[in-house]
Amino acid sequence: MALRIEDYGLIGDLQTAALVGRDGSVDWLCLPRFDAPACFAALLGDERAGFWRVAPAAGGLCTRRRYRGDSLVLETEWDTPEGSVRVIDAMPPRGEAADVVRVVEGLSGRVPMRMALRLRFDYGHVVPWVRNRDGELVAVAGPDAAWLNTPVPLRGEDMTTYADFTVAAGQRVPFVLTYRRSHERKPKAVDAERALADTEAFWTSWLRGFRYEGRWEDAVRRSLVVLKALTYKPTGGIVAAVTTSLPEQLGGPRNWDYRFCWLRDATFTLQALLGTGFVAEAKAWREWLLRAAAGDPADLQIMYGIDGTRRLPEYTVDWLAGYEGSAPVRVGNAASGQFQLDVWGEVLDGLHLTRLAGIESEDEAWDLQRALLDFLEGHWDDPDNGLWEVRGDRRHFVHSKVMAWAGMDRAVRAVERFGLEGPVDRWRATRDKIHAEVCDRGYDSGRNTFTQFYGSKGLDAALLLIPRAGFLPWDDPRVRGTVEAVQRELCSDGFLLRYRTGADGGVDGLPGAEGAFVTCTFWLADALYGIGRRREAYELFERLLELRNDLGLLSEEYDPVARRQLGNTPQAFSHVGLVNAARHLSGTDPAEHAGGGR
Ligand SMILES: OC[C@H]1O[C@H](O[C@H]2O[C@H](CO)[C@@H](O)[C@H](O)[C@H]2O)[C@H](O)[C@@H](O)[C@@H]1O
Repeated sequence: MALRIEDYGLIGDLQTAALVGRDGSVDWLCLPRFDAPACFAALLGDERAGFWRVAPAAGGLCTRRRYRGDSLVLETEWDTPEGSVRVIDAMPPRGEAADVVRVVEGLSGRVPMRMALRLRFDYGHVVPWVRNRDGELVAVAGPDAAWLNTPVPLRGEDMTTYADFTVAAGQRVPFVLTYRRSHERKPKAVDAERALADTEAFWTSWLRGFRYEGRWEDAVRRSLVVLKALTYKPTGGIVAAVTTSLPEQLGGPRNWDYRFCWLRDATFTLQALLGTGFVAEAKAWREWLLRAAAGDPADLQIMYGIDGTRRLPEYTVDWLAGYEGSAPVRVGNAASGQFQLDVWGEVLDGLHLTRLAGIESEDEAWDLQRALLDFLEGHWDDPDNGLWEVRGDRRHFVHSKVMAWAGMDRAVRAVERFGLEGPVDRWRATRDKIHAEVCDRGYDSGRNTFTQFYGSKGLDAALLLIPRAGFLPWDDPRVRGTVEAVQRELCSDGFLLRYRTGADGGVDGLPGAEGAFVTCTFWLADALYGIGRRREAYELFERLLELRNDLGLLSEEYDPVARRQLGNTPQAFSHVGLVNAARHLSGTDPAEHAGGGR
């Protein structure tokens, strides 16, 4: 059975990533890129679906682990009766091919070790043909090929490759797994020690661009490393998480594939990166967006593949039992075909932010924005699926309308402040019309709160973003009333749900419930700070930091009853929430608190 979600650490090479458990087992790895089929999928089934363990022969969870400095070089250590041992894991920056490097280092005594490798391509479905060629293992099946290099003798048993060896203090034993398409020639083997050094140097050098002076610097640095690790280097696209189908409710069907680029998540990530000095990543994101969104603005999707692919058909992988029995396991995401109005506003806001940051404007970028605005003008009053991607009826979600307002607002500012061309009077009129409608139909004066959708009884954590979007200032009584109502009605042990799944007759059209949503709780900390309840904001932020695992990683959700992480991991949305809230609570982002306007 897979470990708890918080028991997994992340290593990655900016094209894909692996999850390494506290038991030394790599239980998730998609090759050659984030959205490719997994060759280790034990995470979503059991060991039959593929894994790679390097650990003391006696097994068991490690005693401690950490990343080396600011890098994604993971060190996992066990204290055993025979001595202590460390396994160092990394995926070096991609050269000719993808490599996973694992070095066993004896720390004291003599520790008996065991390596077990079970490659199963296509999400555990395909057993490769494995041969031992002069001590090097070669595994081939269809389009996939992998090589394992190590000085330790290997043996095969039960369709699995094993190595039993003992490591003495000061001794280092390398294992390098290399992947390439089977029709390509065998890549040059990397030197394990050199690869570890290169990986560490890469991350250390990347963080030299980091700009943030505030409390919680270590947490912010680690979250930025995670966001960078979720970025697909060849295109600049940012995946929402490295996994599919880690459940939002244990045992339930709310299991989704997050290995794609959501415009919403990427825009929030852009805010976090720009606000901490990473301008090159922001530029790469903008270029990715211009390519992905090119074409008819009516065809803008809410998400794309990492290279801008549009069709992301959703299907279930029925041979996998799912994480702790949470079925189905889904590949692809049907939300890609939804209409989520907020995305237009988020993209326009993101591009406005790049202008404010002085990233030079391209005509192409403004042409795209003009096209998006044309669409928005014609569709802002249509019902939509909302940012939570409900699979029930489309509604007039208040957050969606607020973001439509934000899109028009950024257009007006582009003309007023940056002298760009456009029908500013018309845009101003549409902006004001949306504002008036939301305040009229989306606000419940009896309860002094905005509501989830026009006329709904339910609330929505996304309403906390109203002042952040600049729609109303923090000191507006309707904002304060909404923050208080959301906190009162959506908290579970102090952590925030996105919405009550049972409200208004089941708004999302799905069975079951879910955990508290991590990024929404960061929004609550931010909102409490914004309305002047600063002590509470700090306390909540500190509680949220406690939800991170020992390596500083956050998944999408948290179960306040079982006290464990839920949902896909590590999730960009959650880490972005951390970075942006830290910036606001440290007072390092004054624009955000000047009434939300930019
Ligand atoms: O829970 C229902 C929905 O969950 C996923 O969407 C969520 O994750 C997205 C990526 O982080 C985020 O942009 C969105 O706001 C979240 O609701 C899933 O992708 C959807 O298919 C699913 O309906």
